[in-house]
Amino acid sequence: MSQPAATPTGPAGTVTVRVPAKVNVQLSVGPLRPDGFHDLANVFLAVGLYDSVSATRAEAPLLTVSGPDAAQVPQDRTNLAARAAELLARRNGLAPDVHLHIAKDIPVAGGMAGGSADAAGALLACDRLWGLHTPREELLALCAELGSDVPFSLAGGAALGEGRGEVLTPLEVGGDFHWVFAVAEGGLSTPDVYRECDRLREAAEGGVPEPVAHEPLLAALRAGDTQALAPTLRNDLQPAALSLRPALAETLDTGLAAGALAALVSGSGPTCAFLAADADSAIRVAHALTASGTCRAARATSGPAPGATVV
Ligand SMILES: C[C@@](CO)(OP(=O)(O)O)[C@H](O)COP(=O)(O)OP(=O)(O)OC[C@H]1O[C@@H](n2ccc(N)nc2=O)[C@H](O)[C@@H]1O
Ligand SMILES: Nc1ncnc2c1ncn2[C@@H]1O[C@H](COP(=O)(O)OP(=O)(O)O)[C@@H](O)[C@H]1O
Repeated sequence: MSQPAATPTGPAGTVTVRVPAKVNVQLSVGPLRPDGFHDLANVFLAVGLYDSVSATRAEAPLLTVSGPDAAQVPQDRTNLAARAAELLARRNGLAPDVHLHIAKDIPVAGGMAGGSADAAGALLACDRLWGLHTPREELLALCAELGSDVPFSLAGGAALGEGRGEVLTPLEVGGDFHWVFAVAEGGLSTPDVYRECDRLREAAEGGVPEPVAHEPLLAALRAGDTQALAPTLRNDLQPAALSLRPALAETLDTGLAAGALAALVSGSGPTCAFLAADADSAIRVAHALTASGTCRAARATSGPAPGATVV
């Protein structure tokens, strides 16, 4: 019988996992469900902004965070990474005695799934640290218990998320897409944005269709065709994010005026995402956004990016 692969631990038995942020290239939101969630057709694309989560054996649970936005991240048991470690430990009859360190680069409360990334990263890091070898399907099920976006953070690449976003179908992507992310001052609360979406829809009094993935968008992803993808980008939460944060309209206009092929709010916002024709254009758009003062920072990167990876 073959032996399970050795756990790759670094100095002092530390396991480090790198996890990507995401942008929603399509976010179609169905009616409010009785359980407080919404059914989605959520086309996720992982992009090259990453958090790193390190897990080291400890006498008691400990969580630390570094990075410019560390002060905005909860450093107690409510942190999604701490909750992930606790869940995995409980399921395996272990004590969650681990020091988790998050090196944070994904904007906080920005609609880029940073907390979900940390949860997926902590789950994978602790699984390796504790030598559990949890099967992939079980890890994905644990991710779904932690949050709707967490399974995608583990998976990466591109995927269609149905149900509340946790039921994933991997999508084929034929090439790299270049993006710019305009990071806003302060975050937006995801439940607040969904509530605002419901409120705006009630006021509009139209029926809400069941969300379905848009075939031309999937075809553009498959072909790796940026020009074809640009007109298909769509986010049903954008009107709600703009209603709560009207200044984002100016950020979106600024990126378009600087040559972006398309602009949209990333998920629940307030980060704005810009699709660029190529890497050079992305850098030009990022410079224009930074110079405009309509955002706190602008980051150029590309996707798809790999999911949670032990480094
Ligand atoms: C909007 C999206 C788009 O990918 O992400 P963000 O832009 O916030 O990162 C997701 O739907 C966010 O997923 P996630 O942040 O994991 O949400 P959860 O913790 O599962 O749920 C937080 C709250 O958001 C609302 N929610 C979430 C998912 C969903 N399908 N319907 C909802 O109505 C509910 O009010 C829920 O209580
Ligand atoms: N590890 C974490 N990183 C960031 N935020 C976290 C984390 N754990 C819990 N949170 C909480 O989750 C909220 C949503 O943060 P985040 O996941 O970054 O944004 P979004 O849901 O918009 O993608 C934050 O306001 C914060 O209070």
